[in-house]
Amino acid sequence: MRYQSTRGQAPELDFEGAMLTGLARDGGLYVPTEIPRLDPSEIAAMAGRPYEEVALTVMRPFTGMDDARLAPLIERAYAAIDHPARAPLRQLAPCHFLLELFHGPTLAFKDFAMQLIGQLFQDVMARRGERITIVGATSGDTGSAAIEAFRGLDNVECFILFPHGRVSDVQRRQMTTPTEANVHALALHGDFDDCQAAVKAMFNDHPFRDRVGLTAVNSINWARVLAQVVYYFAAATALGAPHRPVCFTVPTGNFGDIFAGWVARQMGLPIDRLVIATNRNDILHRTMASGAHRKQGVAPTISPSMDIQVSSNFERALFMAYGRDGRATAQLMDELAREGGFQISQGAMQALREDFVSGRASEDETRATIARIARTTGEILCPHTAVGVKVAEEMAGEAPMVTLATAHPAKFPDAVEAATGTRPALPARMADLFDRPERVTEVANDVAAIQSLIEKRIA
Ligand SMILES: Cc1ncc(COP(=O)(O)O)c(C=O)c1O
Ligand SMILES: N[C@@H](CCOP(=O)(O)O)C(=O)O
Repeated sequence: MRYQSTRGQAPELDFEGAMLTGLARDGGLYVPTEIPRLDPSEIAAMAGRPYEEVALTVMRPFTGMDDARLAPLIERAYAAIDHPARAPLRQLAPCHFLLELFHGPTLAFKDFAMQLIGQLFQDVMARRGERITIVGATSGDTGSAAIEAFRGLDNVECFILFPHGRVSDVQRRQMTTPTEANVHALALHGDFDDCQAAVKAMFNDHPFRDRVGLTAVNSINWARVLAQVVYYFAAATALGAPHRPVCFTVPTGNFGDIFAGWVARQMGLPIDRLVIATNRNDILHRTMASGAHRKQGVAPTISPSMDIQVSSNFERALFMAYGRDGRATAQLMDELAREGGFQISQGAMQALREDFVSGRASEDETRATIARIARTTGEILCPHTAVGVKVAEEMAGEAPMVTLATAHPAKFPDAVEAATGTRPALPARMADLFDRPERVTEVANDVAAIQSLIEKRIA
């Protein structure tokens, strides 16, 4: 399997190369040159099988790794997910299900990919004997998941940039309380888009990236997206696929999770509707409505992990919608950087609208959804999941709808308590999170200064 950059100028790589490279050297994102299709009988055979087996079937053709190497890494990765089904389905209404993706060590869907990436990186580094420097950007969940996957490893330094004051207290403490010396939590004075722009700028500084051995754990990294494809198969086959189609609604920010759903559909999974659900940072919903992709400022919300305007993986979707035209994609990304937006061509918009529909939930609608679902079903939703549920309810049709429950409500206790009157408790293993000392460095939104801090720490 070969991987190409969405901007068409970087060299093609194999899976291991794409995973270690992260952002392509032309600034683009790696995607497979073709998406393998699974036979309907292979998909049908996934029903009722352990999650690890489904993962092996889905990921095998993308990695080029033999089963003897890949299977143990998958086993070790998902042993960290504290539920026998790994990603259980819970029925919310006759035709509406929640896919619970929050049983991992940091209580969000990021653990599914990050635990696996941790295993894949360790496997590669043990063979190559290399050191790496991870620099990640987070709006709250990627950071803690990455820290959990890489804390204490000898050959890894892990720097996580998060927007100062814009993540929940639980999210912040998950990043600032680990004691391992290779973990560095950096609170940036800015928003998530600033954090992500800083990470991409560091990748585009080639001498720097080569000097420090820079590696990506954001969904810049194709391996992140790939691992997220698996739970679409696990959920859909449990609900009757490939014999009947299934819809998914995905609380969306950086577009990695929903792009994984798109990949699952390309692989042959009968996904009827793939629904983008946004909070009031609704650039993707506005884009789907008008074809104009235009940034506005990031507004803080009660679903902070989705407070994103520059949605990194939308570049992958655009590349596909433009018929894998790297030059056109590079031009659009250049316009976004210079002018804050661009107009999508009619042909590409038609392709996007065939693949995705979208909806938006305001803050009041999100709060009201948490309260109503708690009252009527007893189910406590995190605010991101509530955005998804509200949008999913508007999209109800014949096929079963699955809303991705992307985080545990206890990560956002203030918002949940305000909506329901009940404060959700953290699992026992985290009960002392608020007693642990914090270790964090505040940084200005200044890429050169952050680079210099990173170089000093790894010296
Ligand atoms: C809890 C939660 N829900 C939804 C999202 C949005 O996912 P994505 O950025 O892959 O669109 C995120 C951030 O990634 C998140 O942490
Ligand atoms: N919502 C994310 C933002 C980063 O997304 P990623 O999928 O590119 O890592 C977060 O919680 O950090």
